[in-house]
Amino acid sequence: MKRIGLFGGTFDPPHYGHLLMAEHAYQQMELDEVWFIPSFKPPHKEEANTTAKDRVEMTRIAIQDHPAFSVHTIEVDREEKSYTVHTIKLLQEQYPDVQFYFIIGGDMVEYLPNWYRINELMELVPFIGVKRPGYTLDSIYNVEEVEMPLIEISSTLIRDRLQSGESVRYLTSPEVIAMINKYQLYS
Ligand SMILES: Nc1ncnc2c1ncn2[C@@H]1O[C@H](COP(=O)(O)OP(=O)(O)OP(=O)(O)O)[C@@H](O)[C@H]1O
Ligand SMILES: O=C(O)c1ccc[n+]([C@@H]2O[C@H](COP(=O)([O-])O)[C@@H](O)[C@H]2O)c1
Repeated sequence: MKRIGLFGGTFDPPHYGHLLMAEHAYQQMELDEVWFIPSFKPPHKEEANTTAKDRVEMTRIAIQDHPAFSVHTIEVDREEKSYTVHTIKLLQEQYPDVQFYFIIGGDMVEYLPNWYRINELMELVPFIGVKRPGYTLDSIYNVEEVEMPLIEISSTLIRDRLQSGESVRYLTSPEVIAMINKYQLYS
């Protein structure tokens, strides 16, 4: 049975923290593939700063050199608030022969009690958690830990730096930075 890691996010923009997470989960969980799933509207935070189309494109660009990574537009195509329980159900219907895992960072592990239909979701799919500075992976829920060097990069940091005219070099890939600059996405 194929083992596929699902990595949902706002990706506004994608950054090296995301890529490191995906790579460490891919290696340590012996996944066959990782699917990046940009949300249409994130369930628990303000609307994104860029369009879903731009976030999909930035995510594609960010992962383009990895043979086992791809972008899945299932949430963007639905054009509604992106609840993970709906996404998982749809994917499990479409791909009955795949074992899915859902990859999240420490902030999302702490937030799990607030997720929509969380008990049902926990029965549907195993969760993989990655440490994030300032957050713990301790949870009342069963979350399998993947080791990764702590990385204090966030999309917020990148947006803030761009808005104040500071460099974002080495926080995300040169290709993503080129797209941000070309379309002036955050200024
Ligand atoms: N540096 C990081 N270390 C560990 N996990 C991370 C890191 N950055 C993002 N994640 C995780 O990646 C997933 C998608 O995150 P998201 O796209 O919201 O990025 P973000 O950097 O948290 O964005 P923002 O700053 O806009 O809130 C979430 O599960 C989040 O916990
Ligand atoms: O389904 C929920 O209630 C839920 C609540 C918070 C986050 N999520 C998912 O967790 C992933 C990371 O969220 P975010 O907002 O940090 O990009 C993304 O795929 C979200 O759809 C899902």
